[in-house]
Amino acid sequence: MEPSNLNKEQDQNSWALNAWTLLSKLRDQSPLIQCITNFVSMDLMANTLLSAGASPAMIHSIEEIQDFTPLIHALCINVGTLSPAWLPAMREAALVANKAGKPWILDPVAAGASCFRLKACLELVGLKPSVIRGNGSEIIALSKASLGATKGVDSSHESMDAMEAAKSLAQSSGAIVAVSGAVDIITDGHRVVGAHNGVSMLQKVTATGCAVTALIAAFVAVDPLHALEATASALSIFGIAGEMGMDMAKGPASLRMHLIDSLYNLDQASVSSRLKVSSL
Ligand SMILES: Nc1ncnc2c1ncn2[C@@H]1O[C@H](COP(=O)(O)OP(=O)(O)OP(=O)(O)O)[C@@H](O)[C@H]1O
Ligand SMILES: Cc1ncsc1CCO
Ligand SMILES: [Mg+2]
Repeated sequence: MEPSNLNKEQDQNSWALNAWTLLSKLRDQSPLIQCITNFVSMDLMANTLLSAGASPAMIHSIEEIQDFTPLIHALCINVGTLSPAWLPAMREAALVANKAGKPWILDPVAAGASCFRLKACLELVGLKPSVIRGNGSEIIALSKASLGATKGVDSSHESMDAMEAAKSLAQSSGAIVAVSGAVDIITDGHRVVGAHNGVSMLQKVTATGCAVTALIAAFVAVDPLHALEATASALSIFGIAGEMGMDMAKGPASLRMHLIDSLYNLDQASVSSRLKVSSL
């Protein structure tokens, strides 16, 4: 084998081993993940976290945050069905998580769809999330701080179109930025890696993006000091579960079911043989 191919294979093996180690840790430790999320995603997000081994809590009332948020292991904030009444709790939870030293992850759903949403997302970015995960259009809108081409919550961009936007947002915010798509891009503003697992049918199951953001929160909860690696691992594991689910599915509805079953049953052999991460 060429030396460069040998290096790539070693890289691949070490990414796969790391992803498996983090999933095993997650299953052992069962981190408590607080989710302040949209009404559409609540069920799939909670079931994704449970099947991966984490413990989800969809607790979003501002009255509960001072008591509850210091006890969590990570927080996921998703603005999907945002209204003004939800924003104070999102702010408060981010501040309490920061104070308690708990990582929090932002999903800026449809950030470029309205001024209200964009302003709210930019304010939340200013509250220092560890990771921001969006689709191409969302990351471009946030990075440029401008309303932009987005088909509501769906992307009108390929993830690769958002590479420079992701780097620039990572540099300006200090967060790890992940862009989902055919290739998921993960960057700290300097290093960029691509996670290649997944199937396009995932776009036909609503809230799979929201669910993978929560899974990122669970992976970061078990390895907070390596948020880039944890994020790439979560996206890879979710993508592999999607591929294995698709082998059994007949369409979006059965993919949803088989995705969750595959995540629950995922073993080391499947992670080692399927995981594909590369430097971009
Ligand atoms: N073309 C594709 N091929 C393979 N996997 C894909 C493709 N597009 C998206 N995915 C995967 O689907 C999942 C959801 O990503 P997507 O970009 O659709 O998120 P999203 O737009 O935020 O979704 P939602 O708002 O419905 O939660 C991710 O795991 C991503 O890797
Ligand atoms: C469809 C939809 N609308 C607001 S949030 C959401 C879930 C996918 O982002
Ligand atoms: Mg989304």
